[in-house]
Amino acid sequence: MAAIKADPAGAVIGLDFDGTLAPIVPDPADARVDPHAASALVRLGGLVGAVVLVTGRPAATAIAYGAVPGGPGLADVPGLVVLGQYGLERWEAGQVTSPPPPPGVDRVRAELPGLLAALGLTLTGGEEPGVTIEDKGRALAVHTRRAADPEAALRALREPLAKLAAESGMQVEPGRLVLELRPAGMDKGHALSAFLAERGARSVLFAGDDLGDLAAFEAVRLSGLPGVTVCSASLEVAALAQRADLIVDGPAGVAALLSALAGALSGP
Ligand SMILES: O=P(O)(O)OC[C@H]1O[C@H](O[C@H]2O[C@H](CO)[C@@H](O)[C@H](O)[C@H]2O)[C@H](O)[C@@H](O)[C@@H]1O
Repeated sequence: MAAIKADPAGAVIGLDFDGTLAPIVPDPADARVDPHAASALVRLGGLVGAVVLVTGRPAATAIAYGAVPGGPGLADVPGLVVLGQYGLERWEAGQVTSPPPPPGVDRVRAELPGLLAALGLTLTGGEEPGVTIEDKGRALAVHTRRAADPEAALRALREPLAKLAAESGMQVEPGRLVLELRPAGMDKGHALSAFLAERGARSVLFAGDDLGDLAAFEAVRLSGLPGVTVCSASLEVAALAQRADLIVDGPAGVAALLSALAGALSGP
């Protein structure tokens, strides 16, 4: 933090979206950025070298869910870059660049409903309990948060989804009551490392809440830069807190930290 404050122009501020900038909610389509976090990032964007979101969401979805009615949203953060789908996509200045979907994604899309039915898991899109499929174009996530027994549903899914992923040339990404089948070969660590090199970063902060963020924490360490890893704490994930330099209380705590940093960098 001292390095960031001493040389803000050399600092990269990296952030995850769900559970870090946006509170966790039952339906992934309802997730929205914490307005205080968005305001703080709008201030920070003009003070540091770069603000970058590194997220499992499609980059355009993070921007859409980063909108704040009547206030500044993530799209208003000066110079913001969003590395979506674990770094496969990039949003910058309103433009998204992304590679074509991997060949295996069509097979996963076709087979998932039958696989869930064979396991006795009901799909839900509304108030009824059940599991949901989130189709992200180049990846599909199976969410169990709204199942009658979320942990049991997750356990039942692990092996069959690992088999389908292997047969489809995809990999399983575990997260908070979710298993995602996504293309292999990219993770948040690679994405953040490449961004730090691209920007010639001289210090780095990365905040996250979930297992997928561990790779970004590792990238902070491996960069050799003065860096700080921040855990947006929850009762659902313990592994991140064990490896973090700072632990804050969920997205509200992240927003408070970003706001304090923006205040410190703005001067008196
Ligand atoms: O890398 P992230 O930005 O943290 O995205 C990781 C996954 O987050 C989303 O799922 C999580 O948030 C949902 C909304 O709060 C919640 O309902 C779900 O239980 C969480 O796992 C998102 O839906 C996934 O696509 C992201 O990969």
